[in-house]
Amino acid sequence: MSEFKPIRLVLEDGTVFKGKSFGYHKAVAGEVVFNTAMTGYPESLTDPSYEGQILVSTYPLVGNYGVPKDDKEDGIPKFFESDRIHVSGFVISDYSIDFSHWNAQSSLGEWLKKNKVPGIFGIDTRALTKILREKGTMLGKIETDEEQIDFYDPNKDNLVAKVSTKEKVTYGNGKHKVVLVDTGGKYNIIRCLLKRDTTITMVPWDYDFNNDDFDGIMLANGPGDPQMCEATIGNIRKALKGNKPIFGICLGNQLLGTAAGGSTHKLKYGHRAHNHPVIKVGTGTCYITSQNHGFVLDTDSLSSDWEPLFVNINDETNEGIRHKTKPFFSTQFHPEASSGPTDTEFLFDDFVDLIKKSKGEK
Ligand SMILES: NC(=O)CC[C@H](N)C(=O)O
Repeated sequence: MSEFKPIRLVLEDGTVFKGKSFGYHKAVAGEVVFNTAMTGYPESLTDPSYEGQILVSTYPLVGNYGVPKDDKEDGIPKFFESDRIHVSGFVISDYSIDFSHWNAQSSLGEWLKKNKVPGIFGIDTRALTKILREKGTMLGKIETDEEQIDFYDPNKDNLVAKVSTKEKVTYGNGKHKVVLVDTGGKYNIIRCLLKRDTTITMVPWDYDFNNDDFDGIMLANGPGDPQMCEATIGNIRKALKGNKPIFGICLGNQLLGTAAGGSTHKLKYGHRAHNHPVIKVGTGTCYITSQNHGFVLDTDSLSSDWEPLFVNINDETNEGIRHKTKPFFSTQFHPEASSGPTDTEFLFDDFVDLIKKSKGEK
């Protein structure tokens, strides 16, 4: 193992975890968060919602299925959630150098190196996660013997502006015209919409789409504190005066709720997992959902025009809202859920049904 240089994770509270470097050997600082999913590191690492964060995998064995090829379909990568790695660093317990999978092209370490992102293994991720659960998400930095840096709080920056598309991009050639507000959205949102006869116009986070020609509005996920997205919130507020269907996901739920007059706050250590149980309000139906968020909408802060749509069974936090009379709804979890579980993908059908209804087709 002498080929791996020493590298360490330093937490804001002074705790130091010594490990070995298997990615790009450099120092980075950010917010340290953990995800309990057992698979899906190519998807998680390319999820723009992780911008500015150092990701810890609680699942101990990582890298064994390598990293997929960068094949494209419909103008976007088939197996990744954006065009680059967004995590600032990746912290794991046991790195599997050997990998094997039908679509694997490179090792996880090679991919991290290519993207200039540090990886650190040999960490007691159980002990680390216990600290984050007890004390809450905290700032941290990965340091090398050669390079030491200061802590950095990504939530003070407008991360959405950093990751959003800079220009309008069109995908597909379907019947229903959807404007996708790109606050840092995952490509699987595009894939799920394209499967349902849509043409997507993806627009920058601060673009006022209200005078454009479209049938429905998709509000994407994205990084950082939702209150940083003032321009998006203003544009959504205008859209709420109309009747075009709106579907929001994750940051989209927080922005829709804020535009509707609600407030948000930061959770102690967030929801990052493949197995968050949510119940659909007014039914006995529970869904297992994929999640990646640190902030949450305060359901009680919404006006009487709105109602909760889903609630998290673990901690009773908001998991979605809907307007009582207009075709506006959103979820805090990820119905596009790449990588899985796909239990709530039917919500894309619900969105397209609302579009059809609003056009008088149903
Ligand atoms: N995945 C997301 O859209 C995350 C939303 C927001 N950045 C949060 O952490 O709560």
